[in-house]
Amino acid sequence: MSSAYAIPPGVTCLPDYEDHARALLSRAAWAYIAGAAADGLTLRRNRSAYDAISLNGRVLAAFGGDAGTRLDLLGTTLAFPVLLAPVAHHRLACADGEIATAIGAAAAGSGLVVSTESDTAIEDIAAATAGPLWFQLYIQHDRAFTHALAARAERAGARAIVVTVDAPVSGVRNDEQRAGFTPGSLGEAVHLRGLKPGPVAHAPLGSSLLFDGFLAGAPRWEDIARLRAVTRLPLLLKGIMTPEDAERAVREGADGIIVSNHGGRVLDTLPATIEVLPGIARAVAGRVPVLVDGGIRRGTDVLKALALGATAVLVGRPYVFALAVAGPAGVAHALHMLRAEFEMAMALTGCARLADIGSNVIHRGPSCN
Ligand SMILES: Cc1cc2nc3c(=O)[nH]c(=O)nc-3n(C[C@H](O)[C@H](O)[C@H](O)COP(=O)(O)O)c2cc1C
Ligand SMILES: CC(C)CC(=O)C(=O)O
Repeated sequence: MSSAYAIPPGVTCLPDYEDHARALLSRAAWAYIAGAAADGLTLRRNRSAYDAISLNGRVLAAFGGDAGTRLDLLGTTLAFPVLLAPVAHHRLACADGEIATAIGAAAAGSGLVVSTESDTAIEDIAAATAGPLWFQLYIQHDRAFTHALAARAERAGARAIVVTVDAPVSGVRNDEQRAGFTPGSLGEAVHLRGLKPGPVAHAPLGSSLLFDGFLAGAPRWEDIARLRAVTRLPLLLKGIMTPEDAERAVREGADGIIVSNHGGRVLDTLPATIEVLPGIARAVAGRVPVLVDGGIRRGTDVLKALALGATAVLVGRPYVFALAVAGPAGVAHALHMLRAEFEMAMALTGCARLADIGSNVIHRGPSCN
């Protein structure tokens, strides 16, 4: 682990890390990490939708003995309701990769969802930190391999399995194409070592890119019940964007739902996650926790997500930028700033406990119609 990590002066909030990271990363790495699908409409909408929500400031509330932000979530204790979203290939941002990230997350009392496509094996990350790890699973064309990978994550100490269901194909990645970034330039996905190559999307002129066999082995609902039987860990589905799919997820045995549009990286023109969260939370009606990601950059965003039905949130790009700039120190610092902002937002809306954060903190004036 390098000892040269330093937080640059003047970094006061998560967006400040983005500016510093842009100056450090290659054009291709920047396009992969910061980029989005097609025209980036969903990426921008994830943010603008938070900005369009106003809060009700409340005064003179009491903050007694049990005030705080601690959360017990599916057997994982978090100092505050924020997890690091699964992001592939942390070595693109920092030579110490996922180990640096996990150390930073643990220092801040948060947890890391390790990607199927990480550069570091879950066993090695677990050996380097006592902080909570969840494992994100991409269902592979080889289902026996997939089930073995889930079992491997459980043995390594992962406390939950997050099955990402919104990306049977990776989307129209024009930012990456323009920057000359190719998936081949990512390092080896160590968890997929030994997996026999599957079908590739292939489109000679006049033929179909996806419908001549590529999607035949794509994940489907039956896979969720099978996975449910393979692991004792809590199983969450990531990438749910409608109440109908949320309802089905609960019926198939999901222990949690992550409302996500993959940070606008897969299907452009999806709505913002914060726009669909209330309807999904209503459909789920407290049967399982509902988490959300996409566009969360400020403590007020965390508060808004909880007010609109989330139990916890995940952040993606911001911690990768902090990792690129200052390694584990950057990740811990970014999380610490987000927690401080969240606590201020709670205090100034009169919420002493997470349970106090309800829809009454959202200002329903004419501007929010
Ligand atoms: C560079 C990058 C790689 C990602 N890799 C994965 C992945 O391997 N698995 C996954 O489920 N989601 C992946 N995501 C999506 C994130 O988990 C998350 O949904 C998204 O980043 C949230 O939006 P935000 O970046 O605006 O916070 C990735 C996102 C980025 C930016
Ligand atoms: C390696 C990719 C499939 C990871 C991913 O989910 C993404 O880049 O958004």
